[in-house]
Amino acid sequence: MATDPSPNDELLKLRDAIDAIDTQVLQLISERARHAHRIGEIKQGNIYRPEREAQVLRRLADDNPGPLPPQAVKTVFREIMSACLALEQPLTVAFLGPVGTFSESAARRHFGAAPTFQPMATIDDVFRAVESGNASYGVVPVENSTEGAVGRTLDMLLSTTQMLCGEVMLRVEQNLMTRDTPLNEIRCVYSHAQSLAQCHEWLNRNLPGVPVVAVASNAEAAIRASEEERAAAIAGQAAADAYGLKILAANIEDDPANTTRFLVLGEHDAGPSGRDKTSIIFTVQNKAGAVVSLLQPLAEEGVSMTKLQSRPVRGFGSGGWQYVFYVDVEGHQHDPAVARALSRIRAEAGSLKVLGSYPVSVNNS
Ligand SMILES: O=C(O)C(=O)C[C@]1(C(=O)O)C=C[C@@H](O)C=C1
Repeated sequence: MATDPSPNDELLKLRDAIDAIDTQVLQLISERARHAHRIGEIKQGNIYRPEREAQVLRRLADDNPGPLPPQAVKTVFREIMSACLALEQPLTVAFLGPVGTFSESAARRHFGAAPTFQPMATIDDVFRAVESGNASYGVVPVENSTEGAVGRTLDMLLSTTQMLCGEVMLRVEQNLMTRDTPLNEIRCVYSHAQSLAQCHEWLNRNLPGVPVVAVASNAEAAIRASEEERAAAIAGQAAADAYGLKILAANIEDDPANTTRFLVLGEHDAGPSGRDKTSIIFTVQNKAGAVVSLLQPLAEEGVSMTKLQSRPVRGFGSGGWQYVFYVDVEGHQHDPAVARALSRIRAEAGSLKVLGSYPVSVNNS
């Protein structure tokens, strides 16, 4: 009497099919890697091409037939490109450390796993590492959707000789973690000041009266919580993994859309990818209407502004304030409308520095 194939038979057949597919995928990836290696030999100028990488990831996410979600497709191809790029040129990427910070997560999200990642003690050190050539690229936080600008990064952008070649938007999920201390026995909470602020309401509700201590980074907070009894840290999953902590409460940020934007620094900016941003800095005389008149060319040329931030120029506090403006616009500096707007601003501003054009964060595009 004929019997239906058992579920086990089906499983074995499917695994055989997967094995055959994996062999084909590996052959194709190897062929792709050989092409990338050859491109590296014939390419003039920079090996790392952020605009090309953004185009590849966007196209594949658009063409994705499913069932994998677009983010998963991007993650897989990000790693394939990361490994291909490493064949052409091994990269070193500096980030605001120590190991386990959100800056490290942003750097790995952007460059994949292949580079050597170098934790730096401060934002200044990340800039210095790239400027001195000790690192090929650097990743620094620049703004958070809850807490606003990262002042030190803005200050360093004023004087750096490097350019911006990318941005990374990272959903920042904060977690309360301890060695093994339960919530009601926690006597102290460590975290970076920005993270403490992002979890202010949760802390008031769940740990009222427990002292909070701001430290240099979330990862340092995790190190302390791993060394001190009855101490907790607020940090990302990567810090819990790096320092062997247990997550007691996940996603404790007050704003469920809490996002940090990071910038990628390097010797060069990026070519046009089709969806780009350009970052500029300019100074303005402190007189009525000066800012409005400087921004007028953007409106007249139809260029959208995605960010406008002002900061007092150091040393001008007492004798009359002077301001420096940080502006991001949609488009590449080689787009005709952006180029026209920039040259009109340059003609009028006290000074104008173009930090660079780069692809809009691929996670958002
Ligand atoms: O197209 C190139 O220029 C390549 O070097 C290939 C490749 C890729 O793997 O697709 C690798 C590295 C570059 O950053 C961009 C793309």
